[in-house]
Amino acid sequence: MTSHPHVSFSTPAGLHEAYDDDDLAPRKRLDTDLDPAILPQNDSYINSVYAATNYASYDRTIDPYSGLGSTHNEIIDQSGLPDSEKVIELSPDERYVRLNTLLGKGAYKVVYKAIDREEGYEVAWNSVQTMRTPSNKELDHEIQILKSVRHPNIIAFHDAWHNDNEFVFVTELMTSGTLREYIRKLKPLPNLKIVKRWSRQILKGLVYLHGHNPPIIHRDIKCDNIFINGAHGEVKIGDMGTAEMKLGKKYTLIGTPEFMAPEMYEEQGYNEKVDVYAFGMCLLEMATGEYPYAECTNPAQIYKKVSAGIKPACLGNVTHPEMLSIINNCLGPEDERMSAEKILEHSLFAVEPDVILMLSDPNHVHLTMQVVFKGMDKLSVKFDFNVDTDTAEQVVREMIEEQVLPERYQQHITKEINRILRDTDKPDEPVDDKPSVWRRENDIRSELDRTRLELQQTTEHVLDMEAKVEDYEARARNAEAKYQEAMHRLREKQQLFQSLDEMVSHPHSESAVASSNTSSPANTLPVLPSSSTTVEHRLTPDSNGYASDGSHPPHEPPSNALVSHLVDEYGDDTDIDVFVRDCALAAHRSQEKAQEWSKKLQNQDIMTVGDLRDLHDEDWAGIGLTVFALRALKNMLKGKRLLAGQPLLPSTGTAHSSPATSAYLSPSPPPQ
Ligand SMILES: Nc1ncnc2c1ncn2[C@@H]1O[C@H](COP(=O)(O)OP(=O)(O)OP(=O)(O)O)[C@@H](O)[C@H]1O
Repeated sequence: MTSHPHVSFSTPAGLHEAYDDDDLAPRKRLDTDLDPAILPQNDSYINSVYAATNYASYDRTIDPYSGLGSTHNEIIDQSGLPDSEKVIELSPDERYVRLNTLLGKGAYKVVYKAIDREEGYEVAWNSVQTMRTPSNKELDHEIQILKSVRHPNIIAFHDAWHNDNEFVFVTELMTSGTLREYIRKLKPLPNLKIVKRWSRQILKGLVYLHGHNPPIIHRDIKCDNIFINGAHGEVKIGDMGTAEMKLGKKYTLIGTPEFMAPEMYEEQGYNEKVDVYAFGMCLLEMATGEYPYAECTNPAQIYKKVSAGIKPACLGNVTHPEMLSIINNCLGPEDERMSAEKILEHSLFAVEPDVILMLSDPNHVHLTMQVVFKGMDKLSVKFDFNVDTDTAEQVVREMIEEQVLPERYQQHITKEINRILRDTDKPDEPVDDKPSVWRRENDIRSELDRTRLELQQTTEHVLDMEAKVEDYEARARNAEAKYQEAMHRLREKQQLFQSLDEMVSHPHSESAVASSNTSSPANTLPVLPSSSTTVEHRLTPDSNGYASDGSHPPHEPPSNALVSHLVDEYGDDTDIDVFVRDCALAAHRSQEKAQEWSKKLQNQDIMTVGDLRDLHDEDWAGIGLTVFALRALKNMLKGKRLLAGQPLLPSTGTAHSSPATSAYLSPSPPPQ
């Protein structure tokens, strides 16, 4: 039961008040307990409360394990069962049955014991009254988050559903209540070792949550929301309902005033460090047994202190210097606050090793012991101990000298060995029955369970990664095949251009003829009738740009007009624009294309024909022009210029005059 108010803008205030009395009233008392003054004056709301009341009190009698009677509401005799074992409610899919055992109630939820009939274990049935039915989208989002969270130090989420005005979710059942209740049980205070062990587990849970991308912020860490399984000393973070993926900064004010970092009040946005602040308050409560800001009587007073940077009064009761420094850091400014991971690495939380007795002869003289380092460094050191000749101090000193043990544990391990010696000294008591050894075995077993779970999670992760890698490999192979194919096609095209070039330059050479007969685009080209080292003007284009013999009807591309024309060389100082424009014209490319080529050349500081001539072979590739454009430019430069039936347009060159406009005979060039 939480006696301190819970600020939540998403929870109906009336319901807080309703649950804030100490009587653990079942839901059916809602209608009578609620103060009408704090209820919304709305008939439909009041009706829905009544509906919920009736629903809850409706006696759907079901056998907890068999579910008999569940589908047709037939009343079966439960008189043999104790009241607490009676079944009150069934989940929509009939997997979970709620028993008549109230585990507790908080500011906005009531928690009952339930049974998972599929797995056969007990679970916690959390019932939250809502003013409105959450949309499926909202619910799916929250459920998605909760289901994705799996860690030994976080209460497992199993299932969720909603009825009218009620949201139910089923979680792992914790047997020993909250950390807050437990602290009070360990009067006067839990010792340092226990505080460290609890803290380590809370921090591990936080490191896990904050390690998500984006981080999951719990937003309501406090000792009331941390639960204990007393038998194994296991600690788990619960009440994940308020956690939310951090997408940038959050602006929702939600939490418990005493545990809320100043930036949460400011509404300027906050990040996962608010959980570290709240952890600092938990540490303070564990170390002092006092609720932080107990000196304040209302949230407004707390807010005033927090925003003025005034720390809780009980901080003055923390005597352990390292503990004090960590708490101060947690409660300090956000940018100086350590991450949960950093705090976990702090020497205060370094795991103290356990010493266990493994073997003993019947006389308890020859003992075999083992130092077990839990947590991060899973080391263990096994050693023999002769009760008649050895002492704990001397054996530990030797192990430190031999660097088998770190020196900082000298005192602790010596103490532990002496404890075992004292225990074994007691005759007639079988070693196995000793509570301390039993406790350690349990510790190890639960550590083993945790490690198994971690291993399973890691294995799943590795399998997942392997599947992804295989997928990437397949994609890479596919891309490689496509690349090879493209290269092959490119090479074919280059060869084709080469042979066409050759055919144009040496029209009667065998290779040119051969290639012209084998390459499909070239097959359409007539073989030049005579060879000439100088280029001959075979056909003169008419005013329409077509050969004067009329062999090319106007709809045929002029490139097929076999007209050659020798033109003057371009001077080195010819403007590159002029040269390129001519070149494009000769290659039947538009002036826009010419400008594009020109721009690319000028980007490489090629401003004149001379600059172009100075280029080395390897520089050409870096210009960023297509193979076709490069070839056109190179051929033009080498003087392989032929008129191609294109109308002779006057050169527009001004600064540097262009030679008579020339054309490059293009073999059906690919589209640019
Ligand atoms: N998983 C669980 N196993 C056992 N008991 C539980 C579990 N969850 C909650 N409880 C019990 O129910 C009580 C109410 O739960 P809880 O404090 O989470 O409610 P709440 O409405 O979220 O309150 P608050 O927001 O003030 O923390 C707890 O104090 C605890 O005794």
